[in-house]
Amino acid sequence: MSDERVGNWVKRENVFSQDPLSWASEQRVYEWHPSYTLGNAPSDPALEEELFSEESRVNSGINFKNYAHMKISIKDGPPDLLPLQTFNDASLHPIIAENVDRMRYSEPTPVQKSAIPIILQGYDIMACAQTGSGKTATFLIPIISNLVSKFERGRLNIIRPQSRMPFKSSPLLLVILPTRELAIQIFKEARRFTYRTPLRPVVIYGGAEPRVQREQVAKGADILIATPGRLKDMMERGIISLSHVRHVVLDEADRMLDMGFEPQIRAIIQASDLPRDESLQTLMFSATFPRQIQKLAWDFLKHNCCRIRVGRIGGTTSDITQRIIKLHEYQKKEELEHILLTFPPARTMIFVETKRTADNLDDYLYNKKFPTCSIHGDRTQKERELSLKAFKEGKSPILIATAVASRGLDIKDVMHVINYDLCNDIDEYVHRIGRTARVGNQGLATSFYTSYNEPLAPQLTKLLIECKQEVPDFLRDFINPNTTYETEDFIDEPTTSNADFHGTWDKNPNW
Ligand SMILES: Nc1ncnc2c1ncn2[C@@H]1O[C@H](COP(=O)(O)OP(=O)(O)OP(=O)(O)O)[C@@H](O)[C@H]1O
Repeated sequence: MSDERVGNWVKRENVFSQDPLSWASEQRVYEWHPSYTLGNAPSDPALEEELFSEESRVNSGINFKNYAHMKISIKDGPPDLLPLQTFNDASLHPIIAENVDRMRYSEPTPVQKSAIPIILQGYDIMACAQTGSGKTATFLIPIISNLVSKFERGRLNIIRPQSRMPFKSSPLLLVILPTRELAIQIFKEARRFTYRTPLRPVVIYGGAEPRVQREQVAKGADILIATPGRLKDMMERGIISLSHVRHVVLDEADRMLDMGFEPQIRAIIQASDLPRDESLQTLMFSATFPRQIQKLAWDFLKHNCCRIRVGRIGGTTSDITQRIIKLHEYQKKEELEHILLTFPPARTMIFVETKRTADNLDDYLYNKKFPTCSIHGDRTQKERELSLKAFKEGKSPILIATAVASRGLDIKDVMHVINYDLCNDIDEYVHRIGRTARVGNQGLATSFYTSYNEPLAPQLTKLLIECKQEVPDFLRDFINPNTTYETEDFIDEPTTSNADFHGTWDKNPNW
Protein backbone atom coordinates (compact mmCIF):
# COMPACT_ATOMS: atom_id res chain seq x y z
CA MET A 1 0.00 0.00 0.00
CA SER A 2 2.87 2.37 0.83
CA ASP A 3 3.85 2.84 -2.85
CA GLU A 4 0.28 3.95 -3.61
CA ARG A 5 0.39 6.90 -1.24
CA VAL A 6 2.09 10.22 -0.73
CA GLY A 7 1.31 11.80 2.64
CA ASN A 8 -2.41 11.33 3.12
CA TRP A 9 -3.16 11.35 -0.61
CA VAL A 10 -3.90 8.14 -2.47
CA LYS A 11 -2.55 7.84 -6.01
CA ARG A 12 -5.32 8.03 -8.56
CA GLU A 13 -6.36 5.22 -10.84
CA ASN A 14 -6.11 5.80 -14.58
CA VAL A 15 -9.21 7.81 -15.24
CA PHE A 16 -8.47 8.09 -18.96
CA SER A 17 -8.42 4.37 -19.73
CA GLN A 18 -12.22 4.16 -19.71
CA ASP A 19 -13.59 5.86 -22.80
CA PRO A 20 -16.82 5.90 -21.98
CA LEU A 21 -18.14 9.09 -21.36
CA SER A 22 -21.07 10.00 -23.49
CA TRP A 23 -21.03 13.63 -24.57
CA ALA A 24 -22.68 16.05 -22.18
CA SER A 25 -25.10 17.14 -24.91
CA GLU A 26 -26.58 13.61 -24.87
CA GLN A 27 -27.46 13.73 -21.20
CA ARG A 28 -31.09 13.02 -20.58
CA VAL A 29 -33.63 15.82 -20.35
CA TYR A 30 -37.25 15.37 -19.25
CA GLU A 31 -39.20 13.79 -22.12
CA TRP A 32 -42.47 15.64 -22.51
CA HIS A 33 -45.29 14.02 -24.43
CA PRO A 34 -48.01 16.06 -26.20
CA SER A 35 -50.66 14.18 -24.19
CA TYR A 36 -49.27 15.56 -20.90
CA THR A 37 -50.63 18.61 -19.16
CA LEU A 38 -48.74 20.77 -16.72
CA GLY A 39 -48.94 19.30 -13.25
CA ASN A 40 -50.01 15.88 -14.54
CA ALA A 41 -46.77 15.02 -16.31
CA PRO A 42 -45.37 11.86 -14.69
CA SER A 43 -42.21 12.02 -12.62
CA ASP A 44 -39.03 10.30 -13.78
CA PRO A 45 -37.38 8.94 -10.62
CA ALA A 46 -34.01 8.10 -12.23
CA LEU A 47 -33.70 11.56 -13.78
CA GLU A 48 -34.89 13.18 -10.56
CA GLU A 49 -32.16 11.36 -8.65
CA GLU A 50 -29.53 12.43 -11.17
CA LEU A 51 -30.56 16.07 -11.14
CA PHE A 52 -31.56 16.73 -7.55
CA SER A 53 -29.76 14.25 -5.30
CA GLU A 54 -27.71 15.56 -2.40
CA GLU A 55 -24.42 14.50 -4.07
CA SER A 56 -25.20 16.34 -7.28
CA ARG A 57 -25.82 19.70 -5.60
CA VAL A 58 -23.63 22.31 -3.91
CA ASN A 59 -25.31 22.94 -0.57
CA SER A 60 -25.33 26.40 0.92
CA GLY A 61 -22.88 26.90 3.79
CA ILE A 62 -22.97 28.32 7.29
CA ASN A 63 -22.31 31.87 6.11
CA PHE A 64 -25.35 31.97 3.83
CA LYS A 65 -27.08 34.04 6.53
CA ASN A 66 -24.46 36.78 6.06
CA TYR A 67 -25.97 37.53 2.64
CA ALA A 68 -28.67 39.40 4.56
CA HIS A 69 -26.12 42.17 5.29
CA MET A 70 -24.99 42.70 1.70
CA LYS A 71 -25.55 46.12 0.17
CA ILE A 72 -27.61 45.99 -3.00
CA SER A 73 -27.68 48.93 -5.38
CA ILE A 74 -30.28 49.16 -8.16
CA LYS A 75 -30.15 51.85 -10.87
CA ASP A 76 -33.08 52.54 -13.18
CA GLY A 77 -35.15 49.63 -11.86
CA PRO A 78 -38.93 49.55 -11.65
CA PRO A 79 -40.22 52.27 -9.29
CA ASP A 80 -42.55 49.83 -7.53
CA LEU A 81 -39.91 47.12 -6.97
CA LEU A 82 -40.53 44.83 -4.02
CA PRO A 83 -37.47 42.63 -3.52
CA LEU A 84 -38.32 39.01 -2.76
CA GLN A 85 -38.13 37.81 0.80
CA THR A 86 -38.89 34.22 -0.19
CA PHE A 87 -39.27 32.40 -3.51
CA ASN A 88 -43.03 32.31 -2.82
CA ASP A 89 -43.13 36.09 -3.30
CA ALA A 90 -42.09 35.63 -6.95
CA SER A 91 -45.38 33.86 -7.86
CA LEU A 92 -43.47 31.34 -9.90
CA HIS A 93 -45.32 28.76 -11.92
CA PRO A 94 -46.05 25.90 -9.44
CA ILE A 95 -43.98 23.40 -11.47
CA ILE A 96 -40.96 25.69 -11.33
CA ALA A 97 -41.53 26.40 -7.62
CA GLU A 98 -41.45 22.61 -7.09
CA ASN A 99 -38.12 22.40 -8.91
CA VAL A 100 -36.74 25.22 -6.75
CA ASP A 101 -37.83 23.19 -3.70
CA ARG A 102 -36.16 20.09 -5.11
CA MET A 103 -32.94 22.14 -5.24
CA ARG A 104 -33.42 22.86 -1.50
CA TYR A 105 -33.13 26.62 -2.00
CA SER A 106 -34.71 27.84 1.22
CA GLU A 107 -34.21 31.54 0.55
CA PRO A 108 -33.15 33.66 -2.44
CA THR A 109 -29.60 35.08 -2.49
CA PRO A 110 -29.27 38.91 -2.66
CA VAL A 111 -28.95 39.02 -6.45
CA GLN A 112 -31.98 36.73 -6.75
CA LYS A 113 -34.05 38.87 -4.35
CA SER A 114 -33.73 41.95 -6.52
CA ALA A 115 -33.15 40.60 -10.02
CA ILE A 116 -35.87 37.93 -10.22
CA PRO A 117 -38.79 40.41 -9.90
CA ILE A 118 -37.07 42.82 -12.28
CA ILE A 119 -36.57 40.08 -14.87
CA LEU A 120 -40.21 39.02 -14.44
CA GLN A 121 -41.20 42.59 -15.30
CA GLY A 122 -39.36 42.30 -18.61
CA TYR A 123 -36.46 44.69 -17.96
CA ASP A 124 -33.03 44.33 -19.54
CA ILE A 125 -30.42 44.05 -16.81
CA MET A 126 -26.71 44.25 -16.23
CA ALA A 127 -26.05 42.51 -12.92
CA CYS A 128 -22.86 42.15 -10.94
CA ALA A 129 -22.72 39.89 -7.89
CA GLN A 130 -20.00 37.88 -6.22
CA THR A 131 -18.81 34.50 -7.41
CA GLY A 132 -20.93 31.61 -6.16
CA SER A 133 -23.94 33.77 -5.29
CA GLY A 134 -26.47 32.03 -7.54
CA LYS A 135 -26.48 34.16 -10.71
CA THR A 136 -27.41 31.18 -12.92
CA ALA A 137 -30.65 30.48 -11.06
CA THR A 138 -31.30 34.23 -11.08
CA PHE A 139 -31.95 34.16 -14.81
CA LEU A 140 -33.12 30.59 -15.33
CA ILE A 141 -35.88 30.56 -12.70
CA PRO A 142 -37.88 33.63 -13.83
CA ILE A 143 -37.43 33.04 -17.56
CA ILE A 144 -38.41 29.36 -17.43
CA SER A 145 -41.34 30.19 -15.13
CA ASN A 146 -42.47 32.90 -17.51
CA LEU A 147 -42.25 30.59 -20.56
CA VAL A 148 -44.11 27.77 -18.81
CA SER A 149 -46.89 30.15 -17.71
CA LYS A 150 -47.22 31.36 -21.31
CA PHE A 151 -47.41 27.76 -22.50
CA GLU A 152 -50.21 27.09 -20.02
CA ARG A 153 -52.16 30.06 -21.34
CA GLY A 154 -51.69 28.79 -24.90
CA ARG A 155 -49.49 31.76 -25.75
CA LEU A 156 -46.25 29.95 -26.47
CA ASN A 157 -45.40 28.38 -29.75
CA ILE A 158 -43.10 25.45 -29.01
CA ILE A 159 -41.67 24.36 -32.34
CA ARG A 160 -41.01 20.69 -32.99
CA PRO A 161 -40.02 18.93 -36.22
CA GLN A 162 -42.92 17.68 -38.33
CA SER A 163 -42.23 14.65 -40.48
CA ARG A 164 -40.74 15.48 -43.88
CA MET A 165 -40.98 19.23 -43.31
CA PRO A 166 -37.69 21.18 -43.35
CA PHE A 167 -36.92 22.11 -39.76
CA LYS A 168 -34.82 24.81 -38.12
CA SER A 169 -34.60 24.71 -34.37
CA SER A 170 -35.87 28.01 -32.95
CA PRO A 171 -34.96 28.64 -29.32
CA LEU A 172 -36.95 30.97 -27.07
CA LEU A 173 -34.13 31.49 -24.57
CA LEU A 174 -30.53 31.75 -25.72
CA VAL A 175 -27.72 31.61 -23.14
CA ILE A 176 -24.21 32.33 -24.43
CA LEU A 177 -21.11 31.56 -22.36
CA PRO A 178 -17.35 31.63 -22.82
CA THR A 179 -16.29 28.07 -22.00
CA ARG A 180 -17.43 24.57 -22.88
CA GLU A 181 -17.40 23.29 -19.31
CA LEU A 182 -19.50 26.22 -18.16
CA ALA A 183 -21.99 25.55 -20.96
CA ILE A 184 -22.28 21.93 -19.78
CA GLN A 185 -22.85 23.10 -16.21
CA ILE A 186 -25.58 25.60 -17.14
CA PHE A 187 -27.20 22.86 -19.23
CA LYS A 188 -27.49 20.79 -16.05
CA GLU A 189 -29.11 23.71 -14.21
CA ALA A 190 -31.53 24.13 -17.12
CA ARG A 191 -32.34 20.38 -17.06
CA ARG A 192 -33.22 20.84 -13.40
CA PHE A 193 -35.50 23.84 -13.72
CA THR A 194 -37.26 22.46 -16.83
CA TYR A 195 -37.97 19.10 -15.14
CA ARG A 196 -41.62 18.08 -15.81
CA THR A 197 -42.13 20.97 -18.24
CA PRO A 198 -42.50 20.90 -22.03
CA LEU A 199 -39.36 23.02 -22.53
CA ARG A 200 -36.36 21.20 -24.00
CA PRO A 201 -32.90 22.46 -23.07
CA VAL A 202 -30.02 21.70 -25.45
CA VAL A 203 -26.31 22.48 -25.15
CA ILE A 204 -23.90 23.05 -28.04
CA TYR A 205 -20.18 23.71 -27.60
CA GLY A 206 -16.93 23.38 -29.49
CA GLY A 207 -14.60 20.39 -29.42
CA ALA A 208 -17.38 17.82 -29.10
CA GLU A 209 -18.85 15.65 -31.84
CA PRO A 210 -21.04 18.03 -33.95
CA ARG A 211 -23.24 15.17 -35.19
CA VAL A 212 -24.42 14.35 -31.67
CA GLN A 213 -25.23 17.99 -31.02
CA ARG A 214 -27.02 18.38 -34.34
CA GLU A 215 -29.21 15.39 -33.48
CA GLN A 216 -30.22 17.02 -30.21
CA VAL A 217 -30.87 20.37 -31.87
CA ALA A 218 -32.96 18.63 -34.52
CA LYS A 219 -35.38 17.40 -31.84
CA GLY A 220 -36.14 21.02 -30.92
CA ALA A 221 -34.22 23.35 -28.60
CA ASP A 222 -36.43 25.74 -26.63
CA ILE A 223 -33.58 26.71 -24.33
CA LEU A 224 -30.28 26.81 -26.14
CA ILE A 225 -27.06 27.02 -24.15
CA ALA A 226 -24.11 27.67 -26.39
CA THR A 227 -20.53 28.74 -26.77
CA PRO A 228 -20.27 31.38 -29.51
CA GLY A 229 -18.21 29.52 -32.13
CA ARG A 230 -20.42 26.42 -32.28
CA LEU A 231 -23.57 28.55 -32.27
CA LYS A 232 -22.35 30.66 -35.16
CA ASP A 233 -21.41 27.55 -37.08
CA MET A 234 -24.86 25.98 -36.64
CA MET A 235 -26.56 29.25 -37.57
CA GLU A 236 -24.48 29.47 -40.74
CA ARG A 237 -25.42 25.89 -41.65
CA GLY A 238 -29.08 26.81 -41.31
CA ILE A 239 -29.72 24.39 -38.45
CA ILE A 240 -30.66 27.05 -35.93
CA SER A 241 -32.73 30.19 -36.34
CA LEU A 242 -32.83 32.92 -33.72
CA SER A 243 -36.05 34.40 -35.07
CA HIS A 244 -38.12 33.22 -32.05
CA VAL A 245 -35.67 34.17 -29.30
CA ARG A 246 -37.39 36.28 -26.59
CA HIS A 247 -34.60 36.27 -23.99
CA VAL A 248 -30.83 36.47 -24.48
CA VAL A 249 -28.42 35.95 -21.58
CA LEU A 250 -24.73 36.75 -21.74
CA ASP A 251 -23.24 34.92 -18.77
CA GLU A 252 -19.74 36.04 -17.77
CA ALA A 253 -20.74 39.04 -19.85
CA ASP A 254 -17.50 40.99 -19.41
CA ARG A 255 -15.59 38.06 -20.87
CA MET A 256 -18.11 37.66 -23.71
CA LEU A 257 -17.65 41.30 -24.72
CA ASP A 258 -13.89 41.42 -24.42
CA MET A 259 -11.85 41.35 -27.59
CA GLY A 260 -11.63 37.56 -27.83
CA PHE A 261 -15.36 37.08 -28.31
CA GLU A 262 -16.84 40.47 -29.12
CA PRO A 263 -16.93 40.07 -32.94
CA GLN A 264 -18.73 36.72 -32.62
CA ILE A 265 -21.23 38.17 -30.15
CA ARG A 266 -21.91 41.06 -32.52
CA ALA A 267 -22.45 38.60 -35.36
CA ILE A 268 -24.85 36.50 -33.27
CA ILE A 269 -26.84 39.34 -31.75
CA GLN A 270 -26.64 42.15 -34.27
CA ALA A 271 -26.17 40.48 -37.66
CA SER A 272 -28.53 37.51 -37.45
CA ASP A 273 -32.27 36.94 -37.66
CA LEU A 274 -32.60 37.63 -33.93
CA PRO A 275 -35.46 40.11 -33.62
CA ARG A 276 -33.99 43.16 -31.91
CA ASP A 277 -37.29 44.74 -30.97
CA GLU A 278 -38.72 46.07 -27.73
CA SER A 279 -39.94 42.64 -26.65
CA LEU A 280 -36.46 41.06 -26.70
CA GLN A 281 -35.04 40.88 -23.20
CA THR A 282 -31.26 40.95 -22.80
CA LEU A 283 -29.58 40.06 -19.51
CA MET A 284 -25.91 40.28 -18.61
CA PHE A 285 -24.29 38.73 -15.55
CA SER A 286 -20.81 38.59 -14.09
CA ALA A 287 -18.86 39.01 -10.86
CA THR A 288 -16.61 41.54 -12.61
CA PHE A 289 -17.39 44.31 -15.10
CA PRO A 290 -14.45 46.51 -16.19
CA ARG A 291 -15.59 50.00 -17.13
CA GLN A 292 -14.62 49.83 -20.79
CA ILE A 293 -16.67 46.64 -21.13
CA GLN A 294 -19.66 48.29 -19.48
CA LYS A 295 -19.52 50.99 -22.17
CA LEU A 296 -19.57 48.34 -24.83
CA ALA A 297 -22.40 46.45 -23.12
CA TRP A 298 -24.76 49.34 -23.76
CA ASP A 299 -24.66 48.53 -27.49
CA PHE A 300 -26.72 45.44 -26.70
CA LEU A 301 -29.09 46.77 -24.04
CA LYS A 302 -32.22 48.91 -24.06
CA HIS A 303 -32.11 52.50 -22.85
CA ASN A 304 -34.09 51.72 -19.71
CA CYS A 305 -31.70 48.91 -18.77
CA CYS A 306 -31.51 48.30 -15.04
CA ARG A 307 -28.14 47.86 -13.29
CA ILE A 308 -27.97 45.70 -10.19
CA ARG A 309 -24.89 45.52 -8.04
CA VAL A 310 -24.39 43.41 -4.94
CA GLY A 311 -21.40 44.76 -3.03
CA ARG A 312 -18.70 46.36 -5.13
CA ILE A 313 -18.15 45.60 -8.83
CA GLY A 314 -15.27 43.14 -8.96
CA GLY A 315 -15.37 42.50 -5.20
CA THR A 316 -15.20 39.07 -3.65
CA THR A 317 -16.60 37.21 -0.69
CA SER A 318 -14.98 37.35 2.73
CA ASP A 319 -15.79 33.64 3.07
CA ILE A 320 -12.51 33.02 1.22
CA THR A 321 -9.42 33.17 3.43
CA GLN A 322 -6.74 34.63 1.17
CA ARG A 323 -3.04 33.89 1.82
CA ILE A 324 -0.29 35.43 -0.27
CA ILE A 325 3.14 33.80 -0.09
CA LYS A 326 6.18 35.64 -1.46
CA LEU A 327 8.82 33.42 -3.03
CA HIS A 328 11.10 32.98 -6.04
CA GLU A 329 10.01 31.14 -9.17
CA TYR A 330 12.37 28.24 -8.43
CA GLN A 331 10.84 27.72 -4.97
CA LYS A 332 7.29 27.16 -6.20
CA LYS A 333 7.36 23.39 -6.66
CA GLU A 334 8.82 22.75 -3.24
CA GLU A 335 6.32 25.10 -1.59
CA LEU A 336 3.43 23.47 -3.42
CA GLU A 337 4.47 20.00 -2.29
CA HIS A 338 4.86 21.27 1.24
CA ILE A 339 1.33 22.71 1.19
CA LEU A 340 -0.19 19.56 -0.30
CA LEU A 341 1.50 17.42 2.32
CA THR A 342 0.70 19.58 5.32
CA PHE A 343 -2.96 20.39 4.61
CA PRO A 344 -5.56 17.66 5.04
CA PRO A 345 -6.37 16.17 1.61
CA ALA A 346 -9.31 18.06 0.15
CA ARG A 347 -10.50 19.01 -3.31
CA THR A 348 -7.88 21.49 -4.56
CA MET A 349 -7.61 23.52 -7.78
CA ILE A 350 -4.15 24.71 -8.83
CA PHE A 351 -4.09 27.52 -11.40
CA VAL A 352 -1.13 28.08 -13.74
CA GLU A 353 -0.57 30.55 -16.56
CA THR A 354 0.30 28.28 -19.48
CA LYS A 355 -0.69 24.94 -20.96
CA ARG A 356 2.96 23.88 -20.77
CA THR A 357 3.18 24.55 -17.05
CA ALA A 358 -0.09 22.67 -16.56
CA ASP A 359 1.33 19.60 -18.34
CA ASN A 360 4.69 19.79 -16.55
CA LEU A 361 3.20 20.24 -13.12
CA ASP A 362 0.64 17.49 -13.69
CA ASP A 363 3.42 15.04 -14.71
CA TYR A 364 5.64 16.12 -11.83
CA LEU A 365 2.97 15.70 -9.14
CA TYR A 366 1.49 12.55 -10.67
CA ASN A 367 4.93 10.92 -10.70
CA LYS A 368 5.18 11.77 -7.03
CA LYS A 369 1.86 9.87 -6.54
CA PHE A 370 -0.36 12.88 -5.99
CA PRO A 371 -3.83 12.23 -7.43
CA THR A 372 -3.77 14.93 -10.11
CA CYS A 373 -5.51 15.65 -13.39
CA SER A 374 -5.30 18.72 -15.56
CA ILE A 375 -7.42 20.77 -17.90
CA HIS A 376 -6.34 23.27 -20.55
CA GLY A 377 -7.06 24.39 -24.09
CA ASP A 378 -4.82 21.85 -25.87
CA ARG A 379 -6.52 18.83 -24.32
CA THR A 380 -9.13 17.04 -26.39
CA GLN A 381 -12.66 17.73 -25.26
CA LYS A 382 -13.01 14.12 -24.06
CA GLU A 383 -9.90 14.56 -21.91
CA ARG A 384 -11.22 17.86 -20.54
CA GLU A 385 -14.54 16.30 -19.61
CA LEU A 386 -12.90 13.19 -18.12
CA SER A 387 -10.53 15.29 -15.99
CA LEU A 388 -13.35 17.39 -14.65
CA LYS A 389 -15.47 14.30 -13.99
CA ALA A 390 -12.58 12.65 -12.09
CA PHE A 391 -12.14 15.84 -10.07
CA LYS A 392 -15.84 16.13 -9.25
CA GLU A 393 -16.10 12.47 -8.28
CA GLY A 394 -13.02 12.75 -6.06
CA LYS A 395 -11.01 10.19 -8.08
CA SER A 396 -8.56 12.97 -8.78
CA PRO A 397 -9.03 15.55 -6.04
CA ILE A 398 -6.22 17.79 -7.34
CA LEU A 399 -6.98 19.62 -10.59
CA ILE A 400 -4.34 21.68 -12.37
CA ALA A 401 -5.93 24.23 -14.65
CA THR A 402 -5.29 27.22 -16.84
CA ALA A 403 -7.71 30.14 -17.09
CA VAL A 404 -10.15 27.94 -19.07
CA ALA A 405 -11.42 26.77 -15.68
CA SER A 406 -11.35 30.09 -13.84
CA ARG A 407 -14.87 31.28 -14.57
CA GLY A 408 -18.19 30.00 -13.42
CA LEU A 409 -17.39 26.39 -12.54
CA ASP A 410 -19.46 25.34 -9.55
CA ILE A 411 -17.94 22.22 -8.03
CA LYS A 412 -18.95 20.81 -4.68
CA ASP A 413 -16.43 21.05 -1.83
CA VAL A 414 -13.54 22.78 -3.56
CA MET A 415 -11.75 23.68 -0.34
CA HIS A 416 -8.53 25.17 -1.64
CA VAL A 417 -7.53 27.21 -4.69
CA ILE A 418 -3.81 27.62 -5.23
CA ASN A 419 -2.51 30.25 -7.61
CA TYR A 420 0.77 28.56 -8.50
CA ASP A 421 1.20 31.31 -11.09
CA LEU A 422 -0.53 34.40 -9.84
CA CYS A 423 -2.23 36.21 -12.70
CA ASN A 424 -1.67 39.93 -13.19
CA ASP A 425 -5.32 40.76 -13.74
CA ILE A 426 -7.36 41.34 -10.60
CA ASP A 427 -10.64 40.25 -12.20
CA GLU A 428 -9.09 36.96 -13.26
CA TYR A 429 -7.85 36.55 -9.65
CA VAL A 430 -11.39 37.14 -8.34
CA HIS A 431 -12.86 34.49 -10.67
CA ARG A 432 -10.14 31.95 -9.87
CA ILE A 433 -10.41 32.17 -6.10
CA GLY A 434 -14.19 32.17 -6.49
CA ARG A 435 -14.09 28.45 -7.33
CA THR A 436 -14.06 27.93 -3.55
CA ALA A 437 -16.39 29.26 -0.85
CA ARG A 438 -19.61 29.12 -2.84
CA VAL A 439 -23.08 30.02 -1.52
CA GLY A 440 -21.98 30.75 2.02
CA ASN A 441 -19.38 27.97 2.32
CA GLN A 442 -15.86 28.74 3.48
CA GLY A 443 -12.66 28.17 1.52
CA LEU A 444 -8.98 28.93 1.28
CA ALA A 445 -7.02 30.61 -1.54
CA THR A 446 -3.23 30.54 -1.48
CA SER A 447 -1.27 32.56 -4.04
CA PHE A 448 2.43 32.40 -4.88
CA TYR A 449 3.64 35.96 -5.34
CA THR A 450 6.90 36.64 -7.18
CA SER A 451 8.52 39.90 -8.30
CA TYR A 452 6.76 39.36 -11.64
CA ASN A 453 3.41 40.00 -9.89
CA GLU A 454 4.16 43.52 -8.69
CA PRO A 455 1.73 45.10 -11.20
CA LEU A 456 -1.08 43.33 -9.32
CA ALA A 457 0.05 44.50 -5.88
CA PRO A 458 -2.02 47.72 -5.46
CA GLN A 459 -5.33 46.12 -6.47
CA LEU A 460 -4.59 42.90 -4.63
CA THR A 461 -3.83 44.86 -1.44
CA LYS A 462 -7.06 46.80 -1.83
CA LEU A 463 -9.04 43.58 -2.24
CA LEU A 464 -7.41 42.01 0.83
CA ILE A 465 -8.26 45.01 3.00
CA GLU A 466 -11.79 45.18 1.69
CA CYS A 467 -12.35 41.50 2.53
CA LYS A 468 -10.78 41.96 5.97
CA GLN A 469 -7.86 39.69 5.15
CA GLU A 470 -4.37 39.89 6.55
CA VAL A 471 -2.08 42.04 4.39
CA PRO A 472 1.42 40.50 4.38
CA ASP A 473 4.36 42.80 5.20
CA PHE A 474 5.65 42.84 1.61
CA LEU A 475 2.35 44.35 0.42
CA ARG A 476 2.06 46.99 3.16
CA ASP A 477 3.77 49.63 0.99
CA PHE A 478 0.83 49.35 -1.39
CA ILE A 479 -1.77 50.34 1.16
CA ASN A 480 -3.16 53.61 -0.10
CA PRO A 481 -4.82 55.67 2.66
CA ASN A 482 -6.86 57.55 0.05
CA THR A 483 -8.53 54.45 -1.38
CA THR A 484 -12.28 54.22 -0.93
CA TYR A 485 -13.77 50.79 -0.52
CA GLU A 486 -16.93 49.09 -1.74
CA THR A 487 -18.03 52.06 -3.80
CA GLU A 488 -17.27 51.05 -7.35
CA ASP A 489 -20.53 51.40 -9.20
CA PHE A 490 -21.80 50.95 -12.76
CA ILE A 491 -21.19 53.82 -15.14
CA ASP A 492 -24.18 55.46 -16.80
CA GLU A 493 -25.06 54.91 -20.42
CA PRO A 494 -22.34 56.56 -22.53
CA THR A 495 -23.45 59.36 -24.82
CA THR A 496 -20.83 58.66 -27.50
CA SER A 497 -20.75 55.67 -29.85
CA ASN A 498 -18.66 52.63 -29.03
CA ALA A 499 -17.99 51.91 -32.66
CA ASP A 500 -14.25 52.51 -32.40
CA PHE A 501 -13.80 50.89 -29.03
CA HIS A 502 -11.37 48.01 -28.86
CA GLY A 503 -11.14 45.81 -25.80
CA THR A 504 -7.90 45.22 -23.98
CA TRP A 505 -7.86 41.49 -23.74
CA ASP A 506 -7.05 39.16 -26.53
CA LYS A 507 -7.63 35.44 -26.50
CA ASN A 508 -4.50 34.12 -24.84
CA PRO A 509 -2.96 31.35 -26.98
CA ASN A 510 -1.21 29.96 -23.90
CA TRP A 511 -4.41 28.86 -22.15
N1 LIG B 1 -31.05 30.53 -3.26
C1 LIG B 1 -30.12 29.60 -3.21
N2 LIG B 1 -29.94 28.86 -2.10
C2 LIG B 1 -28.99 27.90 -2.04
N3 LIG B 1 -28.15 27.59 -3.06
C3 LIG B 1 -28.28 28.30 -4.19
C4 LIG B 1 -29.27 29.33 -4.34
N4 LIG B 1 -29.18 29.85 -5.57
C5 LIG B 1 -28.18 29.17 -6.19
N5 LIG B 1 -27.64 28.25 -5.37
C6 LIG B 1 -26.52 27.34 -5.67
O1 LIG B 1 -25.35 28.12 -5.55
C7 LIG B 1 -24.31 27.57 -6.35
C8 LIG B 1 -23.59 28.68 -7.08
O2 LIG B 1 -24.45 29.25 -8.04
P1 LIG B 1 -23.91 29.80 -9.44
O3 LIG B 1 -22.99 28.80 -10.06
O4 LIG B 1 -25.09 30.24 -10.20
O5 LIG B 1 -23.05 31.04 -8.95
P2 LIG B 1 -22.55 32.30 -9.77
O6 LIG B 1 -22.99 33.48 -9.01
O7 LIG B 1 -22.97 32.19 -11.19
O8 LIG B 1 -20.98 32.13 -9.63
P3 LIG B 1 -19.79 32.52 -10.66
O9 LIG B 1 -19.67 34.02 -10.61
O10 LIG B 1 -18.61 31.83 -10.11
O11 LIG B 1 -20.22 32.04 -12.01
C9 LIG B 1 -25.00 26.57 -7.27
O12 LIG B 1 -24.67 25.27 -6.83
C10 LIG B 1 -26.48 26.84 -7.08
O13 LIG B 1 -27.27 25.67 -7.25
